[in-house]
Amino acid sequence: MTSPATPTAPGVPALQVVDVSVTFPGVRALRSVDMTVGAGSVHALLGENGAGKSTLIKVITGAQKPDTGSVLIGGQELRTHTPRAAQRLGVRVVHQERQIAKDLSVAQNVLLDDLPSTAGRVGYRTMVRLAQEHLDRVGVAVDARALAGDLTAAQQQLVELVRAVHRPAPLVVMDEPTASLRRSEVDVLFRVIDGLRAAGTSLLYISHHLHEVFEIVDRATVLRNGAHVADLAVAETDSDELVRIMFDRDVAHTRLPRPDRDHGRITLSANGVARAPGLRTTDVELRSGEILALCGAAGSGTSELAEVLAGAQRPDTGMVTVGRSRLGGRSGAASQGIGFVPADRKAGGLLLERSISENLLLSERGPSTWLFRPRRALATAREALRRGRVRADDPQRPVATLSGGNQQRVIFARWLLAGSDVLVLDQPTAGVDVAAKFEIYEQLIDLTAQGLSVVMVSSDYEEIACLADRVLVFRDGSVVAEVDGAEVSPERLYQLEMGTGVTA
Ligand SMILES: Nc1ncnc2c1ncn2[C@@H]1O[C@H](COP(=O)(O)OP(=O)(O)OP(=O)(O)O)[C@@H](O)[C@H]1O
Repeated sequence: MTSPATPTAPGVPALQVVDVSVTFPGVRALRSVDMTVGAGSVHALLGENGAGKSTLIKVITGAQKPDTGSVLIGGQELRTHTPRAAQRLGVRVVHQERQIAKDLSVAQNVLLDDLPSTAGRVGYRTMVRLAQEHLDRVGVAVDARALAGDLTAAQQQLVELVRAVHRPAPLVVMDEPTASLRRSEVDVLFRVIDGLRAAGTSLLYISHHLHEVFEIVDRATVLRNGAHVADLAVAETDSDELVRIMFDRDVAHTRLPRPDRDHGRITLSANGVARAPGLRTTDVELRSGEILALCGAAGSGTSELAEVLAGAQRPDTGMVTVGRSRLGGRSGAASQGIGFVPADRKAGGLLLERSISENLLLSERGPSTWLFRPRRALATAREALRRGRVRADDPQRPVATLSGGNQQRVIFARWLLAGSDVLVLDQPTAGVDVAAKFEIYEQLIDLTAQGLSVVMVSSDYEEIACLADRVLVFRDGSVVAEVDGAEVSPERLYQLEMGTGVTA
């Protein structure tokens, strides 16, 4: 790729954070944090759930005013703490929630920030040519004339990245950019990031995936309990050391021994279910004590099947059976013993303004009587928080005040409390730190030994290899392969994803 003008003057760091503190009611989220990101460097922000990573990102991108301290972008101080001011200094943000106009072309999306002036001055064909040049320069193989809504989720993210960097920028900030990307899509994203780094742009990103840190990152800053605890060159450390620094203790973070599980009666089955446009006619059977993984790109049918199995969406054809009865709608499914952890916890999982304890007790099977027994409810909530390892001092605070990973743990704790027979999980450990992730795995292994059945959509091959008894690989709305748990490995899943070694 040709290199744009060097975004930062030689020798000047892309970002300096000096003595930044932020306090929320009852929580010191950041304590005198210092951090430097060099020019042309890929930098990771690491730490357990609640360590303060998102808060620091918000300060850097102008979304949160610090109580004390300062932020310098390319040597210039951010004086007004607004996203617009940060953008003027050259901070570009690619948010986790896609900000794509699906009804517009890729070209219009790439040039979205310039549109009023560009549209006034140039015709559509020139705009397409300009956008295609930007896409090609950054190395994103997408046609500028395509409709953005027709792209995959991963391609939409890349288009946003091109929009962010189509003018030279010293710093691009991404919050967990690989969450829910499949491995081949991560490869493309990393190639693009590599090119940006070579052209002098720095990237700062939050990650809970250590193997990715070792692939792409130059330096890492670790936060613990709101404080900066380490700054390391990734080439000079290893995952054991990073994990020890993050959690201040040794933490299991490699594959667990695979237990031999006996699978009992059929607990959940789908016969001939289809739902336009994403899911073609599919049959599935799940047995008690079994963990079934659904593996495939976004839009391949995995999440669509999970929603149908959880009663969150009605199939156009076919039928889902729980035990011996037909599955009811969403609330019916809960009373039939099915717990659902959706991919989008904000849309489908949590009532953000309600308290943590209300969110936990919400799904208790049968009519809720908690209203009339508030003390008992609170004690139950506290116990569920302890078992679900949610870091929350006060269950009566709104769930919105928890960090992202702790919100995910609340949803999980809710279904454990409800005593579900079947759990349908869509990206169950997205945003969850590595220690909590392995605690969740241990809980799932224990519960399946007691007869729980699990259907799990995951884009984390290590997770699938660690847990699944059986894997259904999806492409274009249909199952294209079925793999036995004993034969599951990240490498094999990668081959199947790429379409090499498909056996069914
Ligand atoms: N709006 C808020 N009100 C009150 N407390 C908050 C608010 N936002 C964050 N916090 C608290 O600040 C602390 C840091 O949260 P933050 O979201 O920055 O953590 P994080 O490292 O990004 O975690 P995660 O990995 O789970 O996303 C947590 O204790 C969190 O509960």
